[in-house]
Amino acid sequence: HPPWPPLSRLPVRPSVRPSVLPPPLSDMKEKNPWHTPVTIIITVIGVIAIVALVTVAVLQNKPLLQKYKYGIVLDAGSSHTALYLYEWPAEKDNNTGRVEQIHSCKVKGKGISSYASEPWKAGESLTLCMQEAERWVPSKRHRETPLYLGATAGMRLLNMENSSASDKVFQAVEGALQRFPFSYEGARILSGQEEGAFGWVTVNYLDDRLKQGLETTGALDLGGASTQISFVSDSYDGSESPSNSVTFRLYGNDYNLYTHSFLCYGKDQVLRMVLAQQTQSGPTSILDPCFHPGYNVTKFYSELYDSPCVSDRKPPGAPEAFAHRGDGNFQQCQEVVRTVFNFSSCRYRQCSFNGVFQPHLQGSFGAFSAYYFVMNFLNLTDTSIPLQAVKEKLLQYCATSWDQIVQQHPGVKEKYLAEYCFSGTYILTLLTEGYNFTSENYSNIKFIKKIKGSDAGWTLGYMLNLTNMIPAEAPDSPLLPHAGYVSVVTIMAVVLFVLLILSLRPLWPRCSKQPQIV
Ligand SMILES: O=P(O)(O)OP(=O)(O)OP(=O)(O)OC[C@H]1O[C@@H](n2cnc3c(O)ncnc32)[C@H](O)[C@@H]1O
Ligand SMILES: [Ca+2]
Repeated sequence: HPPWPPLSRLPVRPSVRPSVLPPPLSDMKEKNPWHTPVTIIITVIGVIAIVALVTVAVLQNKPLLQKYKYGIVLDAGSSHTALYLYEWPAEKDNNTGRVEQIHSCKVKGKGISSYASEPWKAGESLTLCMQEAERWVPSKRHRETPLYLGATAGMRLLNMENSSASDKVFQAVEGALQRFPFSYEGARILSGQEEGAFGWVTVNYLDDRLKQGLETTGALDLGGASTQISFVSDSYDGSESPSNSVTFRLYGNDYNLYTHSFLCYGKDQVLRMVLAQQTQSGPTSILDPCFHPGYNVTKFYSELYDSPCVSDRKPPGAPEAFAHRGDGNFQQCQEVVRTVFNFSSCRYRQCSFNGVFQPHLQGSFGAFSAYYFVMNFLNLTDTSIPLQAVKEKLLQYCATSWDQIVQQHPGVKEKYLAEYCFSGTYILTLLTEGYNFTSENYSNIKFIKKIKGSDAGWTLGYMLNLTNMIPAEAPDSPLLPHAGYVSVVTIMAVVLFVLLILSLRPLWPRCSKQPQIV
């Protein structure tokens, strides 16, 4: 660039003719005051300083090349096991980095608690999903990737029934998992409180409610063998029924969570209780209002009563089997389902059922797992429809003949298909009569499967907790984003340079023949 003329030479109004014309160009060249050694040196040093300052400032604070970390959680549920693989930016573990589920794998076969009599099969069942995880995680990262297995209600029940069998299942599972190159961090049974609380953490973490200190969402989880309800209520400080209280300090906010897990109130165990209710006298055939007309399947007493949730109710002298026949009557089904809840006593201000304390329902709720599978199948995930319409839909669905149901849903597993009338009725009864949702607050429930690509469930919350990924205090965040920082540094450097040049004005060589502006 040609050197700038001194500021005073700039014509203010170019339309006005100067009374004294500037000297010829050749003269100007000779006398250009910028061409003195001092100003040239200052200019060069200044330019180098600016370039150096901006370069160092920008490079030093450039976000480093993004690397990722991984974590694996196996959810050993009562009905099946699923593997979840999570990924997050390595540099940002515990502040701005978001943990995302990048893969999940459903283990073939039943839950690990079903392998009580052949424990080695429980370990073997996990192999395929673990090999998938091995392919998903870059091999460089295998050794540092934590691997957790958490078992829920199925193993809780097996442990109650036969603790040595549950120990053997864990040994088999541990042996199988340790053969993989990950950092194995243990397999254990989660308590009901942990299961409920981590489900709540997952939902609120994924919704970004914790970091922003927003009002939280409650969590409703319906499994095969247990069900959890967790929410924050202003009317609950943990003093009443402290066993339902879990406290957290997350991102600088304190949470006092109410949580309860009802063992045996997952949908498979409730079905057993409902069937036990109908086979009290040991009949050879029952007409079940929760199953479709025309449904007729032989069931064995020994299998039905093979669970601590019903084992003490097995009718003495019952035959080997009974014909389980459907009658398709929603109202009668709801009556039988009601018998599994005990509303007779409550030693607290208020209870849900079975004498369990529950504070006032507050805020919105995310309902996942079987809540979602069932309500999605029944086209009932829209909770803005009135409760009465939900009942009518179930009434009509339950009354549909089994033949027709099978015909209308050719791709659906028959075991699932047979149970949607019962499950829908149970969900509605649990929500409205068990937890006391009303037609006013039913619409606060959202039936969800995933939030921003990650499954709703306890696994993510469990991993975030064990890896200390949610800090108790709010992280210090940089005042400016990177782009803003670069702009500020550049502008300030230019301003400083201009000021420096101006401050050196006394050193500027004088120019005697400055044009006069009239
Ligand atoms: O939490 P726990 O009680 O240990 O059980 P789980 O983890 O195995 O339970 P899930 O949420 O995986 O499933 C809950 C129930 O939903 C059933 N289920 C899973 N997928 C389903 C689908 O697509 N339709 C209907 N039912 C389904 C499953 O068999 C269980 O009875
Ligand atoms: Ca579960």
